Amino acid sequence: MILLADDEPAFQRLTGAWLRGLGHDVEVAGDGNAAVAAFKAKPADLVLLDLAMPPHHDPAAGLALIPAFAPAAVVVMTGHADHALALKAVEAGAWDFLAKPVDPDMLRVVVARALERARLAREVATLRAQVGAEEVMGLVGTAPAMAGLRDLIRRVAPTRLPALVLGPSGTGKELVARAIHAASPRAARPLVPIHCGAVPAELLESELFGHLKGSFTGATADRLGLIETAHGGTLFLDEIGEMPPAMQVKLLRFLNDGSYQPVGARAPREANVRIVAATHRDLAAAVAEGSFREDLFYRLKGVVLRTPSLAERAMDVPLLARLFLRRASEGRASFSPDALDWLAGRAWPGNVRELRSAVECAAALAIQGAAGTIVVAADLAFAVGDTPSESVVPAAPQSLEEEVAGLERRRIVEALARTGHNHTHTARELCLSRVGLLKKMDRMGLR
Ligand SMILES: Nc1ncnc2c1ncn2[C@@H]1O[C@H](COP(=O)(O)OP(=O)(O)OP(=O)(O)O)[C@@H](O)[C@H]1O
Repeated sequence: MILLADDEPAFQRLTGAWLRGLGHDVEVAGDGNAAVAAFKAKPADLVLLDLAMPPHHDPAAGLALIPAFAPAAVVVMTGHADHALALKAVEAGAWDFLAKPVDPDMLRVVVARALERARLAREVATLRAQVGAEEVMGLVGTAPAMAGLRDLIRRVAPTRLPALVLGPSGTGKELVARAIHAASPRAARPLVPIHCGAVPAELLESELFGHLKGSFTGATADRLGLIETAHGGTLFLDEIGEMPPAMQVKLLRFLNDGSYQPVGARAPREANVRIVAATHRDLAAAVAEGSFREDLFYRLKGVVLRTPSLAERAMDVPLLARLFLRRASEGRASFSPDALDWLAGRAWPGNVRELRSAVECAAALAIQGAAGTIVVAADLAFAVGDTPSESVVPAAPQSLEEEVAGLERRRIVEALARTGHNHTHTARELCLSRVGLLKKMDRMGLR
């Protein structure tokens, strides 16, 4: 929209008609105050501003109005002899100037340039907002629950308090731990993660605290524990709810006085480590049933951060899906509208992790057409196992060659999924040589 601010009725009429004739939407104001009020009520992309208007008829007052029209482009209109004034206007932030009487062709060109600049400025602002909203601290999401989570991370990061991250599986608990570490004064030191459920109970102590040579069969050399590796940094205890009771006691001691004893060592050692723990389990219930120590629970929950399930922040599904697709396809694929509807209309019990896998799998399955790769709802449905592959229908008519390529790709992706990405087994299942399979995968960008 263009705001034409000029007090001469004839000029308003003629210029307004000329601009409307060019297809622009034009609003007219006859003095400075009315122009500012009209702009506030309905911001224009471009303001054509006469500098000597009522009530002051003073070009200096006209110049003072320019900032009131930000972020629109302002083109001032001055008399022929007012070259110095035009320059002052540009210094004050005007985009360009036109001498009166205005030449219609000149007006057309200046208006087109100014509107293009306004369009670009809007695009930059949208992109900036998207980048800001998309990925703050590695955590994508604009839902209020995510904003609250980021705020808490910012506040807790500079402290030494232990943090306990609670939330369903696949909701980004590890990302939160990483964000706390990255925003803390310890960021230059290591963040050391350990999955307490994945390490056999008898090895966990040596893994965390280290051991001395000869302290048990197989201890052929001294070994540093993860606590020592994390010295000055952060130790991330993932799935803390799985920690065996004997280890819980030792961890509590470390949390209480910062000391620990490597397996086989006679004297305790000390390390300066911040603990961030996470679990999807209900730790309070585990305490109540006696499988988790109450004193350790209270020690760990210096600050509790909760990661919301995807159902609690459904508005973030399209944002996350687009991001995962962009990453998976290096920006080469996009969703069809039915795909986005399908994503938004489905429950995601596995949360962000499930959404990410579905998008990545669908991106690999989607058929490359002449217009690029479009992921359609059927690709996603197949990726999550909702439909058999036969019912995956292409979005657009395809050539025989495209259809064959799509089928070949789909068979390979399916077999890879079935064999857990074991190339030898996949090749055997598809009656290909291993090298042949790898070549095809390379060609299809599946590796
Ligand atoms: N807010 C988010 N923004 C971007 N990616 C996310 C977000 N939340 C989760 N993810 C992605 O989802 C996957 C699972 O995240 P993560 O491992 O942090 O979850 P978790 O809650 O620790 O899961 P689990 O309880 O199973 O260990 C990862 O690939 C992660 O990058």
